[in-house]
Amino acid sequence: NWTEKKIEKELDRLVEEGLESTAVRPSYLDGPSGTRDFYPPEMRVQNWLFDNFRETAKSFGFQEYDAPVLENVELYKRKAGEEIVDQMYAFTDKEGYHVTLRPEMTPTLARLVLGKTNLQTGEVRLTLPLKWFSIPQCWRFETTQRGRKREHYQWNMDIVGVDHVHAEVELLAAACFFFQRIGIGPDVVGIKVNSRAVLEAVLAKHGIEKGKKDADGGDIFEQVCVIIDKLDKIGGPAVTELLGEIGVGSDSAAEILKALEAPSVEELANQVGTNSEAVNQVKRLFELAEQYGFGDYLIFDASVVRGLAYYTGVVWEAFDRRGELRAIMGGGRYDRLLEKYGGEKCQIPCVGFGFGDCVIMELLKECGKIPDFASAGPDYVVCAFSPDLYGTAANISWKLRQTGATVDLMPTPKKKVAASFKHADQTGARRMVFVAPDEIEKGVVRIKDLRTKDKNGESIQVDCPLDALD
Ligand SMILES: OCc1cccc(Br)n1
Repeated sequence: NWTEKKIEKELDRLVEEGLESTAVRPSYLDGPSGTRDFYPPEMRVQNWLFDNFRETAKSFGFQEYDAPVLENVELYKRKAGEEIVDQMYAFTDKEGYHVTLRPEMTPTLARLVLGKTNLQTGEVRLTLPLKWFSIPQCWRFETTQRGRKREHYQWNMDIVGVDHVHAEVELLAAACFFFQRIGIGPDVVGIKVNSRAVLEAVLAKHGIEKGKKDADGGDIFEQVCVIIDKLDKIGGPAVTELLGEIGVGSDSAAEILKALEAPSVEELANQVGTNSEAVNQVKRLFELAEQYGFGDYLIFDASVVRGLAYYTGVVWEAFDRRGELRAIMGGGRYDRLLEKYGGEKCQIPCVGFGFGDCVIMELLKECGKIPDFASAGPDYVVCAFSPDLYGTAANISWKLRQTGATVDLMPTPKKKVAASFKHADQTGARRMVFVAPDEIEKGVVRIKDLRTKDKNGESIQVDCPLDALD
């Protein structure tokens, strides 16, 4: 039952690596569909990306947290028709618990905060505001024919306990600081910013009040946002049809779609006839971004609502200005999530974003901005001349490592010096340490510098006393 795609992939592999045919290659030697392996060269790039995530987070005073990849399905039960909920990698474990690989991190963050909160009083036993970050692997069960990935790593940054727009500004600043760090300027990426709170005023005009529920208890406003978020992908007529299915008439749908085209927050406000606090917050956000120094990255876009049900206020998404890629990052304010989980005393304001590791890598590849990480070789390769000297060579390696040096102790003694040079070359080492009988007799080891030559073009070497090594 080989699909054309699998045949192509196999032929490519046979060409690329001259491997034996799949007939002798068990399928389990390929990782599960939609997952990635990180061999050392790819891992060096991934670590570079994550180091930039971490350095940015630290520059902004954020602290790292983590939690299990496995969560209760209940944590994601939301009746808003979100794709991320429909595609959960869920299963029933051997004790009958309904669990899932986490599809996102925000509910886990909420769970951790509520784990330190008295639900009766709403008292949080953590010092607010929290500025927390994490880089979790998140999962979705995509149907294979879509050929999309089933896992990605998503840098999450969240501020808990700040109800004014400074939190949004701080998070946007961090995202732009990251872009700048990796050489991606506002000419390459932009961040579209909008506010669901302003959109809420539009919807209220058409009878879709905040908190209004459908027959199944689903929040209609949330469902409208999830549908509108599909606009770029499915177009106006399809959005109108989906809105009709949840009871939004075509006239209202037309008005809503028109509001999404508003060129500015003022124009949007005029359409809804309000100069609400929500509009002022968006204006303040743009003013502060200019003063902060990252305003060039931002653009107001009334059509941005994001596809997660729980956003309640300002929302944003980063995009490549050439318009070729999917959203790079997305975020927003979610002031009602902790109350949804913890009860009415837990009205704790939150803002955050998620930044996946895949689209940014596609963009960096396109821009030629992925650094070339040849493996940095060890400081020393230590080579025993014969098996009986292997223990001595190991002890020398131990002492060198205690000085902070990186040491590759050759696993097999080499009588032929050329073989040890070959190994040293392969590792990219700077120096060779020969542990040979004559030198050991004299209480020294010969250290050869592999990188510099003397005026006659010969390698420089010294005989180092064994007791000088530690
Ligand atoms: O962006 C939604 C999502 C969630 C989990 C895994 C992957 Br890949 N993508």
